[in-house]
Amino acid sequence: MFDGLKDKLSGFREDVEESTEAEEAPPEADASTESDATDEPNASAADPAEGADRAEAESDDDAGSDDEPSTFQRAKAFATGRIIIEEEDLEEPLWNLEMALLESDVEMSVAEQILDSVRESMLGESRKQVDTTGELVEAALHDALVDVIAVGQFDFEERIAEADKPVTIVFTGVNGVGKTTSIAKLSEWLADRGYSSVLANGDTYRAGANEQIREHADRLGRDLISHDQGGDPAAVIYDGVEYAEANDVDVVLGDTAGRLHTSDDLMAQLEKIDRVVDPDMTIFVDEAVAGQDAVNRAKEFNDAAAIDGAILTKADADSSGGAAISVAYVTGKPILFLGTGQGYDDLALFDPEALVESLLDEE
Ligand SMILES: Nc1nc2c(ncn2[C@@H]2O[C@H](COP(=O)(O)OP(=O)(O)OP(=O)(O)O)[C@@H](O)[C@H]2O)c(=O)[nH]1
Repeated sequence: MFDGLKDKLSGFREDVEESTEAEEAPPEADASTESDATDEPNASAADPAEGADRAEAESDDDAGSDDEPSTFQRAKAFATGRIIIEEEDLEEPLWNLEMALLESDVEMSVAEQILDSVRESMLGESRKQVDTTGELVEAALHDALVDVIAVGQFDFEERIAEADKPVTIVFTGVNGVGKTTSIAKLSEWLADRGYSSVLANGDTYRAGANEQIREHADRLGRDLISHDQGGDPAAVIYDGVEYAEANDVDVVLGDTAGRLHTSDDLMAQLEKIDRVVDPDMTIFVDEAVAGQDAVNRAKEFNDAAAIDGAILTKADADSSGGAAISVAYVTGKPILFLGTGQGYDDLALFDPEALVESLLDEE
């Protein structure tokens, strides 16, 4: 999952390391000093006291030699924890990072935000003492990514636990992105946590929609509320809520027809569902593999129908990760789950911190 993006982030770390190491190696150094500077550029930083001792020793040993001041100054800089990263060291790596993010389908404003915050934390006044340049880069990237990915994040399970029952959740998005499958998966996810659910098929538009969702309901042993094709979707979901109230069911999962935000009729249907049922949550479903298209649709659906969160399906088949990075920042609404396969258990609660850690993991 997201392997392409992972490689590109790792490329940024290497770029910065390369450009700072090149700068740190003193051009006039003799062979042994050169090897200190290039093979173990940060050995002194890992242990400032040792760095200072070495500096003093070198200063005594080499008294009078030409390279003495630069070796001493560098060791002293390490000893005081100063990280020698200048604006020019970052220029090219940041440019490469921007290109890499855009190639990975990260939305432009999101890429810019990530760049700004990486630049700010790496060139800021109060530079922290860190062991290596790689760690400085990793910390900067970590914070920049979490900041954009975790926008609006809330604890979905807690929301379900605390809400009055039944909790009504309506799913929306374009055709064929995995809405119905995600509903079935979420029903299973809820069952694993002790919550009962009923499915309501508000997709009265598409021929075959009832059969498709019934297959899932039968396989999972869930009840399904459906009307004939052409019926009123709001009425189906309303019936789902009544059924849940009468039968002590915790959650109503309402499917809707796949639609484009530009389809006035279908968008009017969503508004009617909102009016008639007043759902607790509207979840936008799209494919991670759709990249920028998914990000744009998330924004357009949110503008048109105020979503509460998103599920990104087919993350298992997505190498770029751009949609996963961008959706929350662009909509202000969190990604709640990732679909990670075709099985009913292939639904993972979205955890920004864990995602960023896996993206930056060197393994
Ligand atoms: N690999 C993978 N496939 C998925 C995932 N989620 C859904 N799919 C597959 O995507 C296809 C479409 O899923 P559906 O649930 O039928 O899509 P839908 O959005 O309900 O489609 P409509 O009802 O036509 O709007 C199916 O073959 C699913 O098995 C996922 O997370 N990973």
